[in-house]
Amino acid sequence: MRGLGIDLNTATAAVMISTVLITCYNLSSSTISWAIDKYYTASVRINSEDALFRDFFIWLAEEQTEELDLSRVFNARKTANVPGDLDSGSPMGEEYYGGIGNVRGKPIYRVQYLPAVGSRYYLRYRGHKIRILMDEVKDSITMHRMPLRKIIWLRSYGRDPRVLKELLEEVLSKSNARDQGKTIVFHATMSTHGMPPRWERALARPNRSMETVILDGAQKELIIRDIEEYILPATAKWYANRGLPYRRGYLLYGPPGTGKTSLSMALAGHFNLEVYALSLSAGSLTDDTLASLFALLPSECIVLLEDVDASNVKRTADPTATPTTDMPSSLLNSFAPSHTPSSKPSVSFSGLLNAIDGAASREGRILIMTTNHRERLDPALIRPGRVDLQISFEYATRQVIESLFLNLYDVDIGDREALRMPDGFPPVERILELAGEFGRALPEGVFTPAEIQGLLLMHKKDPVAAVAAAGEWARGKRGEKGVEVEVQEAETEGVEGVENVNGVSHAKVLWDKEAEISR
Ligand SMILES: Nc1ncnc2c1ncn2[C@@H]1O[C@H](COP(=O)(O)OP(=O)(O)OP(=O)(O)O)[C@@H](O)[C@H]1O
Repeated sequence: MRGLGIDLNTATAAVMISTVLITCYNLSSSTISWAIDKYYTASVRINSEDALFRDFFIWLAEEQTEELDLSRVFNARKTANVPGDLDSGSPMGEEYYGGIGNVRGKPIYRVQYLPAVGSRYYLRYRGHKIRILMDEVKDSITMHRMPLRKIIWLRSYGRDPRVLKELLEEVLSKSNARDQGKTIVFHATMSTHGMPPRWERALARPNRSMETVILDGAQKELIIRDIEEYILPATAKWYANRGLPYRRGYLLYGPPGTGKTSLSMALAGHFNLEVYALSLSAGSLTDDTLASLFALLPSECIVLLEDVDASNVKRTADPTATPTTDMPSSLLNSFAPSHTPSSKPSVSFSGLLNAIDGAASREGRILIMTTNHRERLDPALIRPGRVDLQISFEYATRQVIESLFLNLYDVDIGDREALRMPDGFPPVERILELAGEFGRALPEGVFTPAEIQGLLLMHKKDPVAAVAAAGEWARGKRGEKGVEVEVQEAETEGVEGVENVNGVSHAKVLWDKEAEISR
């Protein structure tokens, strides 16, 4: 060292001092950043189970693309933007109403970039720098069996959390605006990988107008008035004062395709309520899952229990069995797969009743049960208190047939532009006449509204053609339904047919009144 002209002592001292300085620098910078994080930032955490998680992602993906500094690691996904679509590009994979390409044409795809788990990102929001950290954590209590759950940390600099609150308020108001005029449907997700059962947002449908659900008589008004009364704040108080559970239940029953689901959805839109839909035939549904799902319901919503008589779940009461409890025998009936009557039932009848009105069941909700076979239901399930109003759905009467026609072609309801109605589309007065002709061309009490709607949709731009096709269509259905239908060319007895529509003479339909319609 001496030969190099460097004093060994000086060199050693220099190395030591440098080491100390570097260590101090490292320590102080990590201490400073720790101190900044601890004392000079505000943070908010959003869990993936919370609806805000989804809303934040949509907001980020749709509104903040310019402001988000996606460093080097990020997620990319192909997303569809269907013009005028609902939650297009939803990062949570929400379904499209009507299906992509179904009615709206080919979607336009683009790449969407989103934060990846474990990486930090920065966003400029109203002049503030916000750090976004996507992370995965385990629930500490049940760590051994819980899967990783995602969380988002948002952090702003400065002790005031106001900017984070403003950001989340904006996220929420954008989400509310997106959902405006839509009916949100949640589906049950059963326990998977140790995750508890939960409700997951599945669809956002444009509200269905009550006018488009066509029912005979005053049934529609009856249920609307009943719900109107039920949701009044004074009604909740009234129930509480009398010690009554604040719940309301409806049973909609009738053949498939007569409008039970349509009415439920229209009611949800009319009263601005979310729909929580569940099918009792869902494979992994158990008493516990059902109870948990009912306990997770918000206080004001519609619970739609469809097909409560579902074909693969059936009461398997053994008439010879001796009840081992003092419960009514009907409560001991259980639901079990019909093809394996001896197999363990997934949801017992008492489990179902408990979920519906047990102690843990939410108050304030509206329960709508639908069935195609009311006669198969246990009276205990539909007794007053569980079911307060029953609405019968029938095969279409003349009035319903005419209303379905008017609903489709009435220019006040229909969207002439959307359907690109051809020039020369009949005026409203003529549509009214055609509705009468259509109503007379089809027999009453034979076809479901869904079937008639199917016929009308084949001629959605041409009401005259729909009337002209009605007789032939009805005859074609004869085989399917086992209904006796005679189509005659001349004036004859029976239901008056369609004649001279658009200058063409059409067949007349005579329904054999004797023929019993098999239902
Ligand atoms: N009463 C009705 N008024 C208007 N449209 C109806 C009516 N009934 C059925 N439809 C039409 O038929 C289709 C099927 O109706 P929906 O699903 O409501 O029937 P459903 O009775 O719930 O059938 P399922 O018992 O099979 O569930 C929908 O497109 C709906 O618009």
